[in-house]
Amino acid sequence: MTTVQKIKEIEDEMAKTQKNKATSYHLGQLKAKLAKLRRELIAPSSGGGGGTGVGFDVARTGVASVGFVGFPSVGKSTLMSKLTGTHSEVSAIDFTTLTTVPGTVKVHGAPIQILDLPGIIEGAADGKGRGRQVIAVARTVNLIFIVLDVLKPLGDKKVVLRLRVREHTAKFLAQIIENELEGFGIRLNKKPPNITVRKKEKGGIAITHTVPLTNIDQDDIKGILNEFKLSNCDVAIREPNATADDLVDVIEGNRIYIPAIYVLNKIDAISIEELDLLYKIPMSVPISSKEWLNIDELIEKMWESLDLVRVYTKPRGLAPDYNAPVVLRRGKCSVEDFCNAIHKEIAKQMKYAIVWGSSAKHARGQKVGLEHILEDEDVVHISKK
Ligand SMILES: Nc1nc2c(ncn2[C@@H]2O[C@H](COP(=O)(O)OP(=O)(O)OP(=O)(O)O)[C@@H](O)[C@H]2O)c(=O)[nH]1
Ligand SMILES: [K+]
Ligand SMILES: [Mg+2]
Repeated sequence: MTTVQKIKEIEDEMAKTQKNKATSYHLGQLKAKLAKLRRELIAPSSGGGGGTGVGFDVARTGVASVGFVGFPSVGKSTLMSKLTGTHSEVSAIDFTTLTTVPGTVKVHGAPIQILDLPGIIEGAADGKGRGRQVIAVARTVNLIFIVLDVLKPLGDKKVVLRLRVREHTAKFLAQIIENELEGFGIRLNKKPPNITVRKKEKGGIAITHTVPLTNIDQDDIKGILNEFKLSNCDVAIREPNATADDLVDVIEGNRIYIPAIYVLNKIDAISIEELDLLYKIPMSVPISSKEWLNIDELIEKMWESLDLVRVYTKPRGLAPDYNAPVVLRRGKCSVEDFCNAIHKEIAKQMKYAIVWGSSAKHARGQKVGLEHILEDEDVVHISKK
């Protein structure tokens, strides 16, 4: 039996099994088994489709990257070409784009790399088409655009029905793509669960929790631990509404947490009433890449989601240069990171820095060292030794 077949078998068994006190332990074991099989599928050594993104990797430029993921012909390349000015083949024929096509767009002075990717279909994570190479690239970006075609498929002819169909279809299609990414260890718009599992030499299993366990019970947990052969460990759950999947994610470890925006494309071809309903889908931005509608909102949402930190340099006796920010990533935005982004020698030459802006304690500027954490739109002066 292939790994994909084994996965299918376990999924079927889980679907058939009613969750109750008697089955909890077994369901936990199945969840863990499933995660292990999926890990095999992602492993570069496994055949068929290939999981490494070989041939799909491109040189990375800019401070952050956005990957376009979606079914074929939803308009990914149309959007990418217009946004970046880089040519990526567009046509009404599915699977026009065959590999990663990179481009760059400057947003608020920050160069952002855009990766146009081939279309994926259901079963992509299991090796259908080039799905696994595409998703392997998606694992490396800072933001995913899940691009959807709001025209597909056309619903009922009756208007009221069609309105709902569009909204539900969009959600349904988004879910298929999301499942494919999840199958590859990508978690969208989610933080790593606040759960720790600490292995010990002996002493058995100890489970503690600072929040009520609503979606998982002791038997689920024990079933999962058993399948992972963790017979001596401390499990501490601090995540409200933690699930069995959360625990599996923590034990498996190689999960990647990436923000995502649902880009609902081709709104040029729908009515205002339909558009109003589409706006209800969380984390979504309706656009038309062909007619260039609502692209400003998309770029603003993209900027917010990337959560970048712009820092302006102030040379002695001169005004700060607001046109050329040094752009840093959240979590890597200390004064030292700022120095290194300019030149690797600067941190060594620095005596102190003066910072103005929201990270500074007072308006007249604060004297700080290399470890100081900067905020978006801070102004920094580096004083050399
Ligand atoms: N009406 C309308 N058509 C669009 C829009 N954007 C793209 N299209 C059309 O949709 C078709 C597919 O566009 P592509 O940009 O090639 O789509 P893709 O997602 O890159 O397709 P693959 O690379 O094959 O996955 C083309 O005929 C485009 O002209 C839009 O905003 N509105
Ligand atoms: K196409
Ligand atoms: Mg394309």
